[in-house]
Amino acid sequence: MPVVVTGLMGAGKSTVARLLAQALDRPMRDSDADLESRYGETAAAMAADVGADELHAREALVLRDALASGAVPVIAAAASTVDDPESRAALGSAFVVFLDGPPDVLAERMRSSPHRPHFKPDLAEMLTEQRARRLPHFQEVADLTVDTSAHTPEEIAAAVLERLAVTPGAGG
Ligand SMILES: Nc1ncnc2c1ncn2[C@@H]1O[C@H](COP(=O)(O)OP(=O)(O)O)[C@@H](O)[C@H]1O
Ligand SMILES: O=C(O)C1=C[C@@H](OP(=O)(O)O)[C@@H](O)[C@H](O)C1
Ligand SMILES: [Mg+2]
Repeated sequence: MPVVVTGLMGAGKSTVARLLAQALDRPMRDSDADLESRYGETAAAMAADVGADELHAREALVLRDALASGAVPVIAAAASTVDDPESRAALGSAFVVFLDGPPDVLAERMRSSPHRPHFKPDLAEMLTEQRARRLPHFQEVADLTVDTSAHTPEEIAAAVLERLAVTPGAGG
């Protein structure tokens, strides 16, 4: 089954998904790269050009496409996709990893790249609000939750691989 890495912006989804795809020798799909190749601009630019609601609708489409691809990928999903009931239902057929962490740590990591939208100037406050709203959704879809502030990406990938090896149908 597909492996999907979820979490808020800066949680380490792209980093961990890349390590897992390499270790499992599976193709990787990253929401941010898929968005750019399909729509020709970054999530940050889209948030400014077409608004957050349209951006999130596009992110849900990109996730659904990746899940339906025949290649059994490792997917770094967009943070927003857990807000969408259809996406949460579609994640039922995947092994879902939720990377959780303190908003101030994630806010610092968000600065690593300009592709992410800043819905508020205070990123820690933005992520605190998003976490409060989305936590029940992340918990609903997660097969495994890891505190991303307490482990390196390599440690997190190793923990996921260990769980996949004992999860029927996960194909790890
Ligand atoms: N477990 C971790 N510990 C420390 N830094 C991390 C960890 N995971 C990711 N990072 C760093 O945080 C930044 C954001 O990671 P990224 O994978 O792009 O997050 P996301 O895809 O969830 O937005 C990058 O600079 C990355 O190297
Ligand atoms: O939390 C959000 O609402 C968003 C998170 C980001 O996703 P990533 O965390 O995958 O970068 C961004 O690209 C997206 O457009 C909006
Ligand atoms: Mg990413």
